Amino acid sequence: MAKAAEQSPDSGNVYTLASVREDLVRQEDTIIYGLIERAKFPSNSHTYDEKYAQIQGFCGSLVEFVVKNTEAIQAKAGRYKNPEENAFFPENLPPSIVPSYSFKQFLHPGAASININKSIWKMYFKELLPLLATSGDDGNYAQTAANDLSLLQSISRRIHYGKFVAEVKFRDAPQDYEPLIRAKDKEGLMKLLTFTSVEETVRKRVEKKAVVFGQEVNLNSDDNDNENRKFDPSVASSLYKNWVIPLTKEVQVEYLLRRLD
Ligand SMILES: O=C(O)C(=O)C[C@]1(C(=O)O)C=C[C@@H](O)C=C1
Repeated sequence: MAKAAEQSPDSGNVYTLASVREDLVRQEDTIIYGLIERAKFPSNSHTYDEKYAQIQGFCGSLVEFVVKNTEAIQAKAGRYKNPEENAFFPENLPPSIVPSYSFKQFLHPGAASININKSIWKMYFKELLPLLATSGDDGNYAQTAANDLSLLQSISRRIHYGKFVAEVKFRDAPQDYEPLIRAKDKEGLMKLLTFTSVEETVRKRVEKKAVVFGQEVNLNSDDNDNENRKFDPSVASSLYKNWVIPLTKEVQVEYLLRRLD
């Protein structure tokens, strides 16, 4: 989601640690709104049940059907030309059929081989969804799957944005990173790229945004209605603490390990 000016081919090296962090802050909004949208529906377990779907000519659940087909359309429309985007089912995606924009080549080419969406998919359905969706079934399986995809994509974009964060950090201090990369020292790299106080700030801000964005706005009173929250704000903080931040760091380490290839 880098700004248009940053993406133009002749705009030079404009990613900085401050600018990538600004982008991560903006992505928090997208993720929190995605959580709110998914929480509108109950768990709707049929969406995920392969045996329920029985789609002619397709083997898999309704959510897989929606994700695979939507990704195919979006691939044709050029979505995956942007190095910030990573498909959940990258195998056999059709090529883009639209005029291509020339995205700035900021990342090392090794970045293209990093896609941890399988782990994100597993975390989403096994860990996050049970916390987020209340139990029940309202029949809105297609809408549920569409909201799942949109939220999955925003979480995936945030986590894979670690590639950009890592590239900026490497360019800022190659002398610190290079020996660790050559030694394949994952632990040392993890330590070097970690800023505990920044993580703390991210977690607190996400928690606050989740409370503010998720409240009912009431015109007839100064107090906003905290009884009828749109979702449990602690889900957003758990998501960031347990998965988003650790996986963003994992992407950074994977990226750095390939940086000198
Ligand atoms: O801001 C950074 O430096 C990042 O690498 C991003 C991030 C995060 O995921 O929010 C990850 C690792 C750091 O320890 C701090 C924050």
